Amino acid sequence: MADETNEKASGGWLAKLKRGLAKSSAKLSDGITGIFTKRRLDTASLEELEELLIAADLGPSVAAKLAEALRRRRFEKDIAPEAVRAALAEDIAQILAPVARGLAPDPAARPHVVLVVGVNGSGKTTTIGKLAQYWKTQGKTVWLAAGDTFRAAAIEQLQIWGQRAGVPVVARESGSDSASLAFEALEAAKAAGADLLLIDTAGRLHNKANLMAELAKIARVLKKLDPAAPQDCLLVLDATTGQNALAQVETFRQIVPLTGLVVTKLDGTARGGVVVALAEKFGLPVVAVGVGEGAEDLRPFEAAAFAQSLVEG
Ligand SMILES: Nc1nc2c(ncn2[C@@H]2O[C@H](COP(=O)(O)OP(=O)(O)OP(=O)(O)O)[C@@H](O)[C@H]2O)c(=O)[nH]1
Repeated sequence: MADETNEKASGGWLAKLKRGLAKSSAKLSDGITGIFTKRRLDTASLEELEELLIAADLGPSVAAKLAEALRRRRFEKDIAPEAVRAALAEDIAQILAPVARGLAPDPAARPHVVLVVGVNGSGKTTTIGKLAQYWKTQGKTVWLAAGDTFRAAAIEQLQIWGQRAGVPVVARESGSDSASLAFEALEAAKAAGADLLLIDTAGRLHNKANLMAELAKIARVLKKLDPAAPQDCLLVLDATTGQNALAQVETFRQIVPLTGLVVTKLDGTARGGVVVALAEKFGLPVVAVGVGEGAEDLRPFEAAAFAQSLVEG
């Protein structure tokens, strides 16, 4: 019965993922059809494929690798677009497999503290709400901390997500010190024996020094209560920014030790290929992807499902 429910749930998610990646996969799939209909796999068609992959935000390095892998297998042979799509899906899944870590809190940590960082509007608050909901359905007890004290709307938004998911939210008025709020939240979550504490943060990147000081202070203060906290530091990236997401990883990993990435808003863009570029460039775990604004629109990342949905739709 449990298996049946899981199967139903994952089938539902796969359909959602495919729908979410439809813009990206249409671009890739139609492009491949355009290049390889009644064509051989030769230098010219491979160059066009490489350009298509770059235009779809997989990045020049991944594009060159994928084209080379295809050349080695099928050079100077006739090849149908379906075969190109299948080969690419397989090779992309191999690039993604090492970063597909999924979402598993450390059972020894009580709570497992997740610091969520990212630029304004990347989807941090929404992602925390979705993660809370996801983990709640996995039977975990979750606490939230409204650490983005810079923006009153972010605090309210997190409170709404907390109510929706039925999980406690530790919040103060805007302008409060986010590190002391994080401390208070960890104390409360510890006392309650919670499995997870998710901490929202502000993302004012225009002042890197301030941001760095604030995030460092939060981490330092958490360590007073648990030297291993935060167990995770997730960077939330908006897929619609395309290659700019790579620059954001560079910036944030100088500020905090990142343990994983969450890529959001894949549903609104044809730039889903950026997930592959991120995986290849940084090797950081892609913990989850977001394909919509609803609570059910974020799930643990799976390499093969993502690769197939990206290329074959
Ligand atoms: N379509 C779509 N929209 C999303 C997704 N994730 C987040 N959003 C929307 O993106 C907008 C910004 O999300 P927030 O969660 O407020 O972003 P934030 O990073 O917390 O922003 P600040 O609070 O300003 O730091 C909201 O309107 C969300 O509903 C997604 O996967 N798909």
